[in-house]
Amino acid sequence: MLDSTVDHMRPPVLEARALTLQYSGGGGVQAIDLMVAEGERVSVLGPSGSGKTTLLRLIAGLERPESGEIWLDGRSAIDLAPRHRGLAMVFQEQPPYPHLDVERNLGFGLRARGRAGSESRDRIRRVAASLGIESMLPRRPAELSGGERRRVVLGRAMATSRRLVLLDEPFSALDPPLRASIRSDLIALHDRQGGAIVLVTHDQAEAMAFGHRLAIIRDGSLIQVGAPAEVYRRPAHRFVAEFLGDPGASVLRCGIRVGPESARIDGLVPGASWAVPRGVGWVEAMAGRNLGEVDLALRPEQVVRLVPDRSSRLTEAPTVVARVDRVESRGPTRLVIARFGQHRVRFWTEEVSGPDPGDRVPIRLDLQTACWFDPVTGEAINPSRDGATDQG
Ligand SMILES: Nc1ncnc2c1ncn2[C@@H]1O[C@H](COP(=O)(O)OP(=O)(O)OP(=O)(O)O)[C@@H](O)[C@H]1O
Repeated sequence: MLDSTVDHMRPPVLEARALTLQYSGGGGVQAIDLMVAEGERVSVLGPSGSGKTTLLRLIAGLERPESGEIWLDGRSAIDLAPRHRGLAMVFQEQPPYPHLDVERNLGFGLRARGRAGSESRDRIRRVAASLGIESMLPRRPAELSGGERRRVVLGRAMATSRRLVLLDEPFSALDPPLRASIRSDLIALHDRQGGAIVLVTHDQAEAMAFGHRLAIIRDGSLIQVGAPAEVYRRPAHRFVAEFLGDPGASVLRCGIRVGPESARIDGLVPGASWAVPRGVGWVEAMAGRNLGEVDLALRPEQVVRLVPDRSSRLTEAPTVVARVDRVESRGPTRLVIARFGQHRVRFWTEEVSGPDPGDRVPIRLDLQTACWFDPVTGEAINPSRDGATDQG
């Protein structure tokens, strides 16, 4: 698992080591290592059933792992009951306590931990002000909107723990503008307050906007952890390339022959083989691996429709003629789904009219920034990790 971006300078709030829990019917998590530092937010992303909630429940102490360790602020927490772990968790659609006013809701966790008095009251007021619910402190949840109720539940978690807050799909029932507004208030509060937050979400844009790092989980295993831009640009595994992004990358299987002078990519450009000189980073990374085939992942922005006024800026990259299958509107841009040879690619167009289904359009494949994967293991063939010069 690739994690090049852990900040070793800040003390870890949470360290999960080789955390494993297998449910008898399948599912669970395997050998998860995750470190979250002071001041950090980590977003956990993965398909449904991949083990995201299980991971949070293990950290919270609501499930006991079969093996592995959990360290909180440098102390082993594996034998601690949930209420002694000093953390707070918010579940999907968890309501505030209906019989308590907002102030008591916010202070509930503090009181449960025997913390009352003026310091707690100050903390409640600060959290309420940060989340825009200060004027609602005397109200009951029944007198609040859905968004305000969410703010109360999140505020309670933030008031309860200044060390670690675990959030499981906390914004999922809200409409996009409200989600964004509560999310940015929560980020501002966390930046002021410190501690660490782990967020589980299905919303990729939200995960990227919220987390300093993304943790991508599949079938109970962490596949990659890193800064959002790093994970997007340099996926460690073909799964990450296809999963991350809206839409994700298209994967094109090609043949490869690396010779002394050049590498030949077969089956990419229909009826031709594409030659790339030796010395280019990704070619060198493939040399010596004895791969007969390779998977090329192309994000929509790495496929460029060629229009006459752009042709003068062409670089040396494969150009092909693709046939348009479908065009989807995405507000200011449109997504074109097109085929050439055995491949299907997606790319953006900002043109208001055309192309239309059935049109044949020339496109350029930007191999300079594309990613390559071992077709058997799915792992990235990464020039820098393989020690080759990164020219390509
Ligand atoms: N208590 C349990 N007993 C048995 N199996 C469970 C239990 N909890 C979860 N599972 C199984 O473990 C797998 C992971 O579940 P989990 O809820 O962690 O996934 P998730 O990634 O949070 O999914 P979603 O995004 O749909 O909420 C699933 O296959 C689920 O059916």
